[in-house]
This record gives sequence, C-alpha cells and structure tokens, in this order.
Amino acid sequence: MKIVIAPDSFKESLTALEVANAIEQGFKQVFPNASYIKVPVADGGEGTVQAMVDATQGELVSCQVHAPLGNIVTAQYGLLGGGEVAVIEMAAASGLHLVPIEQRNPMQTCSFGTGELILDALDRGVQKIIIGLGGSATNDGGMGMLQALGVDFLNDAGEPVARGGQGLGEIQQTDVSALDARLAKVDIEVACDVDNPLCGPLGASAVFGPQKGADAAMVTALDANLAHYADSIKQALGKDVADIKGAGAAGGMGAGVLAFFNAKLRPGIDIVMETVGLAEQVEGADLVITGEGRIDSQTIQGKTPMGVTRVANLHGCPVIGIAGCVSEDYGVVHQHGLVAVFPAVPRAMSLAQALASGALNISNTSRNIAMTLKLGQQLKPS
Ligand SMILES: O=C(O)[C@H](O)CO
Repeated sequence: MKIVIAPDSFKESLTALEVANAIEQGFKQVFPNASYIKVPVADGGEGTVQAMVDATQGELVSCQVHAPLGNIVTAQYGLLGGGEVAVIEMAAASGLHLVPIEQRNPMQTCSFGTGELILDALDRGVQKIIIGLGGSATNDGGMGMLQALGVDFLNDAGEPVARGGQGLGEIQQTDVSALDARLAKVDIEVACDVDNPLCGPLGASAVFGPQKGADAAMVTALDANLAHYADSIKQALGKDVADIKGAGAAGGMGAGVLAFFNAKLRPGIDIVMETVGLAEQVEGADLVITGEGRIDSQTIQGKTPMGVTRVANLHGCPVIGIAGCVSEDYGVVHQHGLVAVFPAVPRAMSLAQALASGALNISNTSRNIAMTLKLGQQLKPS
C-alpha cells in the first residue's frame, strides 16, 4: 500500500514536515509495511519556504537585512534544486512580526529588506525566484524592495523620496536605469495570499492597513499615496497595475513586482505543488492524507488541503484530511473531493495546550484512522 502524506504546517505548532512525521508515526503502528511518501506543502503563506526546503532537500540561507523600521535582522530564504531556485517569503524580511505593536506605522515601514534577500539570491546565480507575498508590516507598494534593487524614486527636488508609505505620495520621477539587470534574466513567480486590488475599499490600505498600525486618517492617506504610485508607474513604464487582482497583496508589493519585474502572479498552492512534484509522487498512491491547522468553509478558497485534493483526485486517489480543529461549516470540502476530515484535538483544552500537544494528537488521530481503515478491510460486505 502506498500512502502519500502531504499536509501544510499547523501554524504556531508544527512545520509541515513535523505534521507529516506525526501522521506517519500513527499510521505505521497499524500498517508497518506500507510505503510512506512525505511531501510537506504550503499555500504560499507563512511556512512556504520551510515546506519547500524540506520537501526538496533544499537549504536555508541566512542574510542580514533591514527590517521594516531599518534595524538589522537575520532573515532566511530557501535555495532549491542545487541552488537554481530561490524561495523568498517577503515577511521574512518585511513581516509584521518584526515590528513591535506600539511601533507599527505603515507610513514609515519599508520593504527594503525583501529587496536585499532578492539581491543575495541573484548574487548566488539563481535562475528562478519564487516570492511569497503576505504577512507584511509595510504599505509601500514594494517601493523599498525596488530601491534595494536599484530603482530611484525621486521627489520634486530630484532627491530620493522618504521611505515607507509616506514616500509614495512624493514620487515625481521614477528612474529604472540602475535596476539590477540580472532580474530580466531570471524567471520570477509570485505567490499572493490575497487577490485584493491596490486601492479603494478593498485595497491594500483599507483592508490590511489597520493591522499594520494605520488609523482611519492614515488609511485614507496611504490609499491616496498608493493611487499616486500607480499613476507614476503608468507614466514611467506604461503599465496599469491598479486594478489587477493581487496587486494589493503585501501592502501593494503585488503591484510593484508586476510593474517592475517580468513576474507572473499565481496561486501559491499551485507553485508549491509544482515545485515539490506532488503530482508525480501521487502517481499510483492508494491513499493521500493532507491537513491544516484548521479546516473550514474557507479551505475551498485555494488552501493547501484543496490543492492536494485536486491533484490527488486527478490521479484517481482518495484523500482524507486531518486538522487541528474544524468549523461547523467545514462539510463543504466534501463537495470538493475531500472524502473525510478528522479533527485531532481529543478533548476540551486551551489553545496553548492544543498547540503544545500537536504531534501527539495528530499521531493518535492518525492511528485511529488507520485502525478504522483496517477494520473496514476486514468487515464482510453485507
Ligand atoms: O501583507 C499583507 O498586507 C496581507 O497579508 C495581505 O497580503
């Protein structure tokens, strides 16, 4: 029996590989001779680099970069395929977790560090860069990242504009002559965690600005600055990015990568599954097991369990899911091919307890599932 185990991480509890190990441990107690293939996956959000590195025996690279407020931090990205592909989560250098709550101010926070990660990858001679957008502390349209890569954004005095969301409103001239020429030769794919446009009521500032520290007045100012940024891009490059789905991801970095790089925006789960070769692994499998910290009605919107289910079903494999918890409305996933879903938490417990006992809970639940499957093999058809 061939069993493919392809879960996402359980956030704040276990990496995707640790989840896969726990599932394997439970199943092995019942089916010790089955062949188990573990393929950690992710949907482009947090944990994507780790999952792809684990799934492909890649390596993590550490870099000193500027955090959103300019202090120096160590950030990591992944190198896959013997150094040909870099996987970068923008949040590693420009994420919300790098800014203490009382200092969050998207007028000032800047995505320069993400550009430094890209530069490091280019210095290593990669041929492809996958950038995961989301979880940012910034609302600068990716301007800081572009400044690190050589783009000059100048004000009416011909001076560099201020860093952060504030500077976007000052742009009078955009000079791409010093943009790192190596970018034109690498393949760039971008995984967005949302498909919001750049501006307006569903734009980056209105929807995600408040979590980055913006009050109502700041949201209005940031929204106007991003609109000005889009106009300046149109003037300098002739590209209209304002209304493209995903342009508003990571504080408008979606717009920046679309305008200045020859980049494709794709669903994160598709990029990850392709890179880790999930379809090939699933070939000939008897069962696929996926999972995520929570399975609910949102799971059908491009989250990992649905991506895995889609690929497995295409190969005729049944899929079951294990979740930390499920919502009341999770049943909709069955209509999308996920045969059964099992919550792993065994009794009422605090979130802290559930997160701390994740591996044991998943392993016990997996053993129970395997026992039930074994019983099913023994029952006589009526
Ligand atoms: O970073 C952000 O702004 C959100 O995660 C949406 O991409």
